[in-house]
Amino acid sequence: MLSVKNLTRKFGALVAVNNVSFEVEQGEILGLIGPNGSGKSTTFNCIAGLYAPTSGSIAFENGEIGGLTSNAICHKGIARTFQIPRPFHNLTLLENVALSAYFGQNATVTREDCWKLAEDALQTVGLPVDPDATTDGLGAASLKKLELARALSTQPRLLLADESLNGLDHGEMEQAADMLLRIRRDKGITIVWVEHIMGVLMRVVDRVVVLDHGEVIFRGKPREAQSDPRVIEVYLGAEAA
Ligand SMILES: Nc1ncnc2c1ncn2[C@@H]1O[C@H](COP(=O)(O)OP(=O)(O)OP(=O)(O)O)[C@@H](O)[C@H]1O
Repeated sequence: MLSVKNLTRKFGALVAVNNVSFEVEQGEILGLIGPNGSGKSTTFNCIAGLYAPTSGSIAFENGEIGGLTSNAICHKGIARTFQIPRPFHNLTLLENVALSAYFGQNATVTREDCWKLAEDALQTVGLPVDPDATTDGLGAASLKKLELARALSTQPRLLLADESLNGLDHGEMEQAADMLLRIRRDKGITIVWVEHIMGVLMRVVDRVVVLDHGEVIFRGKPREAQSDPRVIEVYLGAEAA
């Protein structure tokens, strides 16, 4: 479904992502992991259109998307969440999500469609559909749910979830992981999940790609990653220390 080939992204002299290649299969949940500064966000941002690749290709459903703008990429069926949710606090929850539904897709959607899509997305993530509900007093877990609802309202076929567990307690993390499983099961959405909290991620993902210093050091099953010497050295070892 998504094919990243020899992706390189430089910032001046710094090579943040170096010749990275991996595939995402339709229907899977792929974990993209690695220590701080390993290039996860940069890879993610190249796929989502925030950064243009310096070189290499990114193909989605067989069409090249590398270098397209983020709204063009969203219109093609890829939605993303952001690490730090930034909703419009002067709008209701429903309005926040309806706005994403309106601007986030290529198909001609009526205002009425957008309200329905927003209600459905809020229901999926477990936030109130009540038209008067606001962002006031939403905690970290609910703000992340809102972020997810905004992405889902664009009816993506591929969801890029960026470090969605930061700031959550253990119970909330487990719930968030279960929600991604449910979204895949009920909506058939393929997911790439960039995450630091490895324990929960490993339970949910079908495969992982591990980055270190901008390069892929492992691709495979989570169980195999946990016993791979290089992964243990660069990531699990650091986490266990
Ligand atoms: N806009 C930028 N300008 C300059 N350097 C950048 C920029 N974005 C990232 N980098 C650098 O690129 C490298 C990879 O960063 P990146 O954020 O992709 O890693 P990461 O694995 O997502 O890290 P983290 O887990 O801390 O978010 C780092 O050395 C970082 O400082």
